[in-house]
Amino acid sequence: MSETVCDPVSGSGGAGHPDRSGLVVNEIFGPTVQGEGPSAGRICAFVRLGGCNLSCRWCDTPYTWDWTGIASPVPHDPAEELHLLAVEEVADRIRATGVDRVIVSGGEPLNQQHRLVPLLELLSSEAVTVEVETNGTHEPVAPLARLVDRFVVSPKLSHSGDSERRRISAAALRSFRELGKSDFKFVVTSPEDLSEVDGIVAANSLRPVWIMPEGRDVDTLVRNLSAVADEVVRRRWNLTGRLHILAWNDARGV
Ligand SMILES: Nc1nc2[nH]cc(C(=O)O)c2c(=O)[nH]1
Ligand code: SF4
Ligand SMILES: [Mg+2]
Repeated sequence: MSETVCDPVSGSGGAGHPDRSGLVVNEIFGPTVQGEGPSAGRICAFVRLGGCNLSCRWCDTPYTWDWTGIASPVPHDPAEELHLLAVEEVADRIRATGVDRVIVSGGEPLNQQHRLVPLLELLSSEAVTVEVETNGTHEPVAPLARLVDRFVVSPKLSHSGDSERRRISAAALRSFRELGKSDFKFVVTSPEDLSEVDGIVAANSLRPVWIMPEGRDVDTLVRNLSAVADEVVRRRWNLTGRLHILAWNDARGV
């Protein structure tokens, strides 16, 4: 399985490997509801891809990339977590959920954006709305951008622990902005984080802006939501919770 780990983990966006087939998948699940952001509450299926080019210390899906224990108490095992699946199989499993919206998340799904195009081509003849959750560090290639209905772009703040050079790409953010079908969602823990969001939003002319409290358990989520709500409203931004945490805590596969 050596091929399964090299491309998505390298963080290259798969740019050098446009001919590789299949997707490096962590999990496929649904039906569930989209828990976050502009489509919160909508019935959907999830495809969670493996690998990430960042290493946020509060990451809620470390099992997609953390093989050394950076963001988790125990390292995860890539042999258990990563599965190279043919795009036909992925499409079949999405169809089996019987829903008309698919969320492609990760990890960082654009680490393997060339591999993703054939899946979205397969789904394009069906009435399936495709949303992609991305950290916004890879510029989307044209065929991907064409096939995706909405990008939910989540640039990371300094509290993620990664350097600004790794987590913010002005060129990629410009690409997403210019597509005109991107929402920008920031994970925050305090009102001070909103000042950092102010800077990124202004420097890159981002909108619409969504603020989401960090929290992998109900108490932390509600505490952080209460801490930022007034300041989000004062800025005329959008605010989202995390329905899947409220409904199912931090369970996997929901
Ligand atoms: N229900 C549900 N909604 C989500 N929205 C974004 C998720 C993610 O992990 O990217 C997620 C997730 O894991 N579950
Ligand atoms: S960008 Fe997303 S998947 Fe990657 S480490 Fe950060 S929170 Fe986790
Ligand atoms: Mg999640």
